[in-house]
Formats: sequence, C-alpha cells, structure tokens
Amino acid sequence: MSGDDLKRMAAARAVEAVTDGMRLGLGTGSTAHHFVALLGEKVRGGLKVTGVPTSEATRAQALAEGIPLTTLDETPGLDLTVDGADELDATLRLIKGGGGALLREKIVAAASTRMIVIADASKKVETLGRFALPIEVNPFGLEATRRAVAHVLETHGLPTTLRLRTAAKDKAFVTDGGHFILDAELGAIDAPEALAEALVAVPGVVEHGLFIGLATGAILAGDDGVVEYGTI
Ligand SMILES: O=C[C@H](O)[C@H](O)[C@H](O)COP(=O)(O)O
Repeated sequence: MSGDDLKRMAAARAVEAVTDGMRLGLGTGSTAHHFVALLGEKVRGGLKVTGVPTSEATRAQALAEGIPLTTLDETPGLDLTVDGADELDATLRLIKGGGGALLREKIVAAASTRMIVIADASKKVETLGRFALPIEVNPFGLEATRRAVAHVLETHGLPTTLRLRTAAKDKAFVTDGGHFILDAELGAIDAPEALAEALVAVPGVVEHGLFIGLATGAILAGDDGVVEYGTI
C-alpha cells in the first residue's frame, strides 16, 4: 500500500469519530487533506458540522468541499481537531510544522477539547527530533533571534544549526501569519517540555513545532492495518 493510501486510511477512521453538530478544527498537510475531502463527502450527504481551518490552504479546500466554516472569534471552543503530524512519540507528544502551519494549528488544537492525530505509521518515533523542529519567528530582528535560539539549543546540549526555510527561488518561506521559519536539525530531543518552554521565552520566537499535552488520540495506519492510541 502506498504512503498516500495509508494517510487516507487513517483519515477515514477519524471521519468516523465526527458526529452531527460538532465544531471541528481542520488540520493542514497531505494527511489532513484526505480528512477534509472525506468530511466534505459526509457534509454533502447531510452531516452538520462547522470547521475552523488551520491554514489558508485548508480554508480553500474546505470551502470547495462545501464544509461550513467559522472562526475562533465566533466559536472559541471546538469539540475536536483532526490534524496530521511530522512525528509523534508514545505519549502523544508531537512535532508539527513541516507544512508551515504550526501557529494556527497550535491555536486551534489548544481551543479544542480533543485532538486526534492522523498519520501513516512511519511518523511514530521513540524519541522526537528525527524531523527538523520548525521554529516560527518574526522577520524583524531575524539574526538576533537566530542567535538567541541557537543559544537556547546550546544550553540544552543540542546542535545549534538553524536553517531558514526557503520557498521558490531561494526566497524565505513566509507563513500564513507573515513570519519566517527556522528549521532545527536536532537528532534527538531528550527533554521536549524544557526545550518548548525555553524556546517560547525567546523574544522574536512566535511559536515552535513541539505540541505537548495537546493530542488526546492518534490513528496510525500501517501495512498491518490501523492502530489507535489514546482516546478516539
Ligand atoms: O504545517 C504542517 C502540519 O503540521 C502538517 O500537519 C504536518 O507537516 C504533517 O503533514 P503531512 O500530513 O503532509 O505529513
């Protein structure tokens, strides 16, 4: 089975957890894309939900699918967010932001009673850090912020190389919020909670891709089938 088939399989299981009247956070990325497409089919079949998209890309997809949308200003509390992840560990700590949507994803997940992660089974790791940690920063003072972030990494015994994420033609990638992303190749993050706290304390850091205490369940699809963790 292809990786994309596995993502769709995980998304299909998550759609089963959606019930009439739910206020949903709609994730971003290739796995969440399957979820939004499958949810759209259900909505066209009569399911009544409202969604808050976590990116402009997901907003456009959800609108095309006919999914009614709301905002966190109109609807500050959500029942369930379904989103992909770049990595997750056994305690449902995540790295997210490979697609650059981490800030809105984290705000939406934090506003949700439940968050279900959907992914192919290859995303599960023993120790977070194989995937480069995205750190979203304000463009103002980029070099000073980069130095301060490198210092935090050094004090946590981690590699300090930070790569400014680029888009087409070597231009800096710009998030939906107008920020840049520094990707940190860390290898293994032994103390994600401490690192998360230290990173948000750096002026200029808007958010980082460590999602801790947000996911309440996970659906992972592998060649042997679907495995669920936590509460679905
Ligand atoms: O910024 C992007 C998000 O955090 C995605 O949910 C994450 O990168 C996983 O994406 P995918 O499902 O495409 O692997």
